Amino acid sequence: LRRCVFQVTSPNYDKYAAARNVNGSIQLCENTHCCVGYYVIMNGQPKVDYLACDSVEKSCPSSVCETHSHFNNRFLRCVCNTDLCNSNIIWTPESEEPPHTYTYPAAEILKMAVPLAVILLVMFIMIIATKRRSLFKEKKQNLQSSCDDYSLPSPCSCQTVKSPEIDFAHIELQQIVGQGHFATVFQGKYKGSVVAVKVLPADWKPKFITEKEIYELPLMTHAGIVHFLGTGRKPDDNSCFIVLQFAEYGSLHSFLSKHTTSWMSSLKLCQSLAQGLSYLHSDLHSNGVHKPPVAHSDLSSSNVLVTADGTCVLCDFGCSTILRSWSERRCCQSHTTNMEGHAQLGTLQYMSPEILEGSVNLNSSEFLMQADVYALGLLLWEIWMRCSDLFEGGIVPQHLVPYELELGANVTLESLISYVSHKDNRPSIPKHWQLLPQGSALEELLENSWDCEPDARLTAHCVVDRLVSIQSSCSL
Ligand SMILES: Nc1ncnc2c1ncn2[C@@H]1O[C@H](COP(=O)(O)OP(=O)(O)OP(=O)(O)O)[C@@H](O)[C@H]1O
Repeated sequence: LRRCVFQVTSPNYDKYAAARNVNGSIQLCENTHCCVGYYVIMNGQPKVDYLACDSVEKSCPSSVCETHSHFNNRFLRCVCNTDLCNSNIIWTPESEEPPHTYTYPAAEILKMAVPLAVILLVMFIMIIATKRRSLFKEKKQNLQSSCDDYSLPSPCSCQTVKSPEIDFAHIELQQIVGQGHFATVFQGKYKGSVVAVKVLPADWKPKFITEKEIYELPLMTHAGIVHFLGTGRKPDDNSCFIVLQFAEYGSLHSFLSKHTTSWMSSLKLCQSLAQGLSYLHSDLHSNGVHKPPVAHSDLSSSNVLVTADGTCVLCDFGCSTILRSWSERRCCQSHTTNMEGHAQLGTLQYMSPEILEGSVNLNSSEFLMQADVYALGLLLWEIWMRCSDLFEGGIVPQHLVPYELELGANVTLESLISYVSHKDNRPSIPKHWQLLPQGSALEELLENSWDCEPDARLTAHCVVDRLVSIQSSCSL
């Protein structure tokens, strides 16, 4: 049965008060596979009006909720056909603006057209001149390596590095080490080394493809990103698998549940985590290859691994998005339209207020990276809440995920929206941290990472810098 987000904010929807099959913020659809979302535009932003199964609409070809405006652009409506897709809309303010239909007399048109034509001509000449200059520079560089290729490199350099196709017969599966919503992860052996093998059932092929695509981007090798060895297909049931570096401590969640840390080891976890995210977000050009920025979009302590040397590595890129860089706007368009991951939402507790409210423009690169930084702030809090040096007498609270203390383990979308978004609450920072030498710097870093205003948040790169300065100014 289709699962749709259920939320009614307007008292005008009396007839939906008796909506069936509602459990918290989820509705199971009986006679439709379509979810619907009604949004109202307030202060230029869409706010949820009504989300539910769409008992009227029987046709919803899109997997994502692309909005169409109604009533002079005051309302938006979207229908879609994937689980929980109706809380995440695709909305472009410009496209919602009513068309302007002014008419000008011919003389007015001429008056405007002449200066415009002059400006365009000057711009055209400048573009040609710049292109010629860069072509000349490129030619000079290329001459050293290849004398007969003078063509400009393609502006679309979302290249991939073809990964080795691994024969399943060459892998020895040992025990299961993790079970996500989609995959089963095994410890295994490949070419004499211990590896992790993530197996996704054939039904989850789109997830597998997204994840493979991210791992296969150029320059994805980094100490903060789990090392990728290749992919393959199991011949018996056609399930897909990804072979990865084995992280000895498993997920950050299970590490923190079992271990407390010292101040220095907590910093090591935090720094490697922030460095991994900063690298993932980076737009890199090196030796003619390009790594575009990538938003993880499902950061949680279950999607961060801890290696034997006590550092974090990012994993699970099944919801990630390759973003357009400013210099290559044309590039990666096909990737950014892959919004299926967002339709499936991330992990509830780590969703930023703007994602919880479904009021983001998913085409904006910044929004997705800012949402990652919000989750990063929560992860830093989670790590420091298990640091014995930050608790008097070394008595550390047991590991809890964000908002577990306040809202319980089985948190609902509704309760999070109210607690995090409407009331602007965050996980509580122990009062006594104020008395510690690094306390106020930690507090400031957390607050600047999980700010309710996405634009006010630090970038992942700034988080790395802040951690470095915290370390240099205070070593317990
Ligand atoms: N490389 C690895 N080394 C050790 N354990 C791993 C590794 N990769 C994954 N795991 C374990 O398997 C769990 C599930 O992995 P992963 O998050 O990739 O699966 P998923 O089905 O995509 O998860 P999700 O439900 O978050 O979408 C992790 O939380 C972790 O405990």
